Amino acid sequence: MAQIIAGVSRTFNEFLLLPNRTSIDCSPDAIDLSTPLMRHVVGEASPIELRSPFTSAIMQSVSSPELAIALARNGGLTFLHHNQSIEEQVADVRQVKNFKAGFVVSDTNVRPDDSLAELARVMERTGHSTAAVTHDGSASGRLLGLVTSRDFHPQRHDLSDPVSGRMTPIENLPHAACDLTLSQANARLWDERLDCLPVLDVDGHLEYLVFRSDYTDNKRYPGQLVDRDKRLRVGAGINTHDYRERVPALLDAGVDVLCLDSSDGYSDWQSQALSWVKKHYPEIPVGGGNVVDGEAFTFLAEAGADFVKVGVGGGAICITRDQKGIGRGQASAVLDVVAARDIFAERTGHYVPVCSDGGLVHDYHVALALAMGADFVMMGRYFARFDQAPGAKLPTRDGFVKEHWGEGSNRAHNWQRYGQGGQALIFEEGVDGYVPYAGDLNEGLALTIAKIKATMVSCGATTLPKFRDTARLTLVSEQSLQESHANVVVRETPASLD
Ligand SMILES: NC(=O)c1ccc[n+]([C@@H]2O[C@H](COP(=O)([O-])OP(=O)(O)OC[C@H]3O[C@@H](n4cnc5c(N)ncnc54)[C@H](O)[C@@H]3O)[C@@H](O)[C@H]2O)c1
Repeated sequence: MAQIIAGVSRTFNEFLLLPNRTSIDCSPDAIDLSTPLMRHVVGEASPIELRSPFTSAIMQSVSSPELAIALARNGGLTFLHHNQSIEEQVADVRQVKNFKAGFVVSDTNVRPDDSLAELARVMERTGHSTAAVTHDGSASGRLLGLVTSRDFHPQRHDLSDPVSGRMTPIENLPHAACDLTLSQANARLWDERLDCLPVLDVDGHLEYLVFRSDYTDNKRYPGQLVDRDKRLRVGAGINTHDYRERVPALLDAGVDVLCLDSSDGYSDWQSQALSWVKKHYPEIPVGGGNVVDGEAFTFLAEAGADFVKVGVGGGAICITRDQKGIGRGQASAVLDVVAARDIFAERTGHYVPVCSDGGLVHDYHVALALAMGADFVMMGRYFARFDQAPGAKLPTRDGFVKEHWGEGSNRAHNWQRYGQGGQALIFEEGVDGYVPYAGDLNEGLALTIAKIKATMVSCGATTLPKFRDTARLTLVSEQSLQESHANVVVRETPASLD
């Protein structure tokens, strides 16, 4: 006989947080939004931590390389969508990994005996005016000097002369060891009035260049999410169909994290794919999902998932609940899965982070998801509204909108599901629509973060673990929801991007 589980399926809109006692040192500046991204031993740090608890949805209208760069610079992570060929997704990963976040792998390199004419050609090709002179002309050769476009001029110098005659040799060149931080590098650039600081390994081989001209840019993003080589981190969505070919190609391109993407992750397809990735590439973190209850969480955690994504049918463009009658209110789903995560951690000693995906309509819903125990959130509609998202920006009578469509919609041409068998889409699980345009991601996300920090201050928590451990939530009635809204004729709507 069918089982009816206890309790009602609830959404974030049905909850509010009660303020806790706020101490004097609990201020927005003191708040740390870092959070674990992947499985780790209880009591130890996660090998990868997000600096802010945001990831962008694995969707064509959301997760482009441009959005990935902007989000990683703000401490979050994008999962580049897999609804494209392996080659196209690999190119997207490379675009993000090649983006310079302060420490630049030199792309303008010459040998000391190369001619000035050759140097000029290399500079013209890359568009850069500083070249590293290395023993073998590679980006990681032994550094012998630096030469810039200011060091030679075609009318003053014989272009057949060797570069070595015009370079600043390493003996006269301030340089640094590779263990310095970006802020230490920037301090040296300013203190020593340098334009460029080469960073070398112990054997004198070039690792990076740090440029003064990048300073303002890097100062703007103190919480960037970077890998050991100081490159921005990026994730990629994968599916349970072509992972044997897709995963190695993505790894080769330098992807940091993978996530299986399915409307229903409680399947043997997912456990097979997880086992395969873990067996062949144990070093790469891979998430599973989506699920809506503790039983499915435990299934994926036992199959090796490094994090589990929660949410079926709550996305803004999703009509899975209407079409198939499956899903669960996002708040109930998160609460159930989080409880299973904590039981799993107690039983196995492994903490498997939980991502709340979908159902986040207002900024404060993010705070609720985190208070309910989600380690981080994933959002589609939210990010689709920004300049950096790939959807077209279209004028309307009242301003602008951006295109946003679901991966289960006809427009998505979800080839991994429907292209392979030559079948048509029998019914849609997503719609094709528009979202209000919201400008630049940096500004929009800063506003959302300011609101979340303000909520945490009211709840007396400066870290996310403390926030969830001490959160007191209350259910709201229809009547009390009415009471929440302004009850006058509003002169000006407060700034809000949700
Ligand atoms: N989160 C949501 O609520 C939601 C809802 C609808 C759609 N979506 C999105 O739509 C996209 C497609 O999701 P989906 O669940 O339809 O795709 P899917 O590829 O996971 O599943 C499609 C169908 O293929 C089957 N299948 C999976 N692997 C297989 C394999 N190796 N061989 C044969 N059959 C296999 C599945 O059981 C399912 O019937 C995803 O991007 C997903 O995130 C999300």
